[in-house]
Amino acid sequence: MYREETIAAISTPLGEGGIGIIKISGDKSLEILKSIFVTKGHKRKEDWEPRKMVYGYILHPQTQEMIDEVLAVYMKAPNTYTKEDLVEIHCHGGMVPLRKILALVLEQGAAMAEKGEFTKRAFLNGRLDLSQAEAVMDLISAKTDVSHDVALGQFEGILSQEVQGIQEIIKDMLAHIEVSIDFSEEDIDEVTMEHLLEKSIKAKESFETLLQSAKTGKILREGLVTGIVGKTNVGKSSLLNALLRENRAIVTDIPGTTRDVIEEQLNVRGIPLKILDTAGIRDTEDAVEKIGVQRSREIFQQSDLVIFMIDASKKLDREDYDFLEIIKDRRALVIINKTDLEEAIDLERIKSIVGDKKLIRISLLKNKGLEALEDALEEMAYEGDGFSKEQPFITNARHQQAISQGLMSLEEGIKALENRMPLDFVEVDLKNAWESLGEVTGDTVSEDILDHIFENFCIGK
Ligand SMILES: Nc1nc2c(c(=O)[nH]1)N(C=O)[C@@H](CNc1ccc(C(=O)N[C@@H](CCC(=O)O)C(=O)O)cc1)CN2
Ligand SMILES: Nc1nc2c(ncn2[C@@H]2O[C@H](COP(=O)(O)OP(=O)(O)OP(=O)(O)O)[C@@H](O)[C@H]2O)c(=O)[nH]1
Ligand SMILES: [Mg+2]
Repeated sequence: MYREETIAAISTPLGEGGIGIIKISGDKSLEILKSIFVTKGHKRKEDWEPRKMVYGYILHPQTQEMIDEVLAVYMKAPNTYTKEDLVEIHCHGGMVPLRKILALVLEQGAAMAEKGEFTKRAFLNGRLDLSQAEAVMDLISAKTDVSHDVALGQFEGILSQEVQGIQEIIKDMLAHIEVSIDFSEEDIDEVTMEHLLEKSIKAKESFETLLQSAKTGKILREGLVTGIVGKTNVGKSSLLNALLRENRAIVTDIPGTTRDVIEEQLNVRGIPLKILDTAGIRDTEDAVEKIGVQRSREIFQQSDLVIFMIDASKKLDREDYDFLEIIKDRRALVIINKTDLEEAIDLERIKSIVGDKKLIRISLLKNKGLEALEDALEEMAYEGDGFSKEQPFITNARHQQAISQGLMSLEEGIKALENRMPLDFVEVDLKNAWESLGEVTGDTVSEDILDHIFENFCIGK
């Protein structure tokens, strides 16, 4: 699980940038730096004061070829990101200098770092717990302010604290059980029983509140996949453009303009949306359009949120009503566009199917109703729960799985208690619940899972 080698990687994106950073972590970091670095006067440097940037050049140790002008810094264990000796070389940010310097560092005995290996070491050396380490990646991939806030909260340990809070309650129950098992062979007394039941209810409530946050949490981390679907020419691409505030998709008055799916990232009041504009649904003989329509139907099925758009000036057909029937039980909005034209839809009938709440009337031509639409999108994302920075959120499936498993074990324990089963049974369930929670913080997680988590990190993190 923990290799002893000194590791190295390029920590900045590969491309052209102002500067680029090569990171080295492990016992040999400083030795490697010394072997390839010279000062302004082309002198080798032996005395490295920790955390002080030094100006100089990287030279090839054999050929003395100059590779780049750099700033280098040495940080001394354990006060570093990985808690190991650590070196950073800040060079010019191009592919060539970065790759050349990394190659030199590897030649001098470092091993290529695996994805996330620096952060994995920070975790294994106890600087971060697992959910905090995972949040590091979420900080990098956050697409909106709100997603970033959630990642930051997790990074600061809000989720870990909540999980540890539940673990504390369970530990307290386990302590009570230990005592009862030790001191009496008979039935457990009523006071202990009461106490255990009371505690277990408290734990269960905490579990449930936490699990409720998972839906919103997933959206905040991954974005809400939002498909705009409807008949041709209703204004779907116009809506995409209006939300993006740019002319991304082609808009014409010819039905069948959009033929493929157009995907864009969007930030609506801090909520990340992955928005998909689709080909209008109609019967068509055109082979290309046919495939597009098929895709639209798939997107209708698969989106987290469906925006079903209709044209106020056209009567709805059978299929539109079929869509409305499906939508009424889903996370969806029905947008009535072109309200500037004379209305031909049967508004009352539409209302009777989907209700008032999901209906929004807009006119993209007249720029009317977009505000209400954004309100509705926000409402849909949070499902009325709102969002606060201080609140713990479950943002990934692994945590959700572990915490649900924990709740299931707790419920087994409660059942056993209520049925006056021997306390050993209850004890086993509670221990299981405690262990499941430990998977979130990393106390009880397996090596495979660890490897899997860090594989999803970037190189150099
Ligand atoms: N140049 C550079 N910038 C960077 C990073 C980096 O690794 N290098 N970071 C990489 O993610 C982030 C900063 N994260 C860091 C986290 C911990 C330590 C660190 O040295 N921690 C020590 C000492 C803390 C202290 O001085 O109090 C420790 O925790 O013991 C450094 C950077 C963002 N900016
Ligand atoms: N009167 C009126 N016309 C609109 C409105 N919104 C869009 N349109 C027009 O409707 C036509 C079709 O708009 P698009 O956005 O291309 O419609 P679409 O649903 O993407 O069409 P397809 O890609 O063919 O399925 C264009 O001529 C738009 O200018 C509106 O609110 N009122
Ligand atoms: Mg279109």
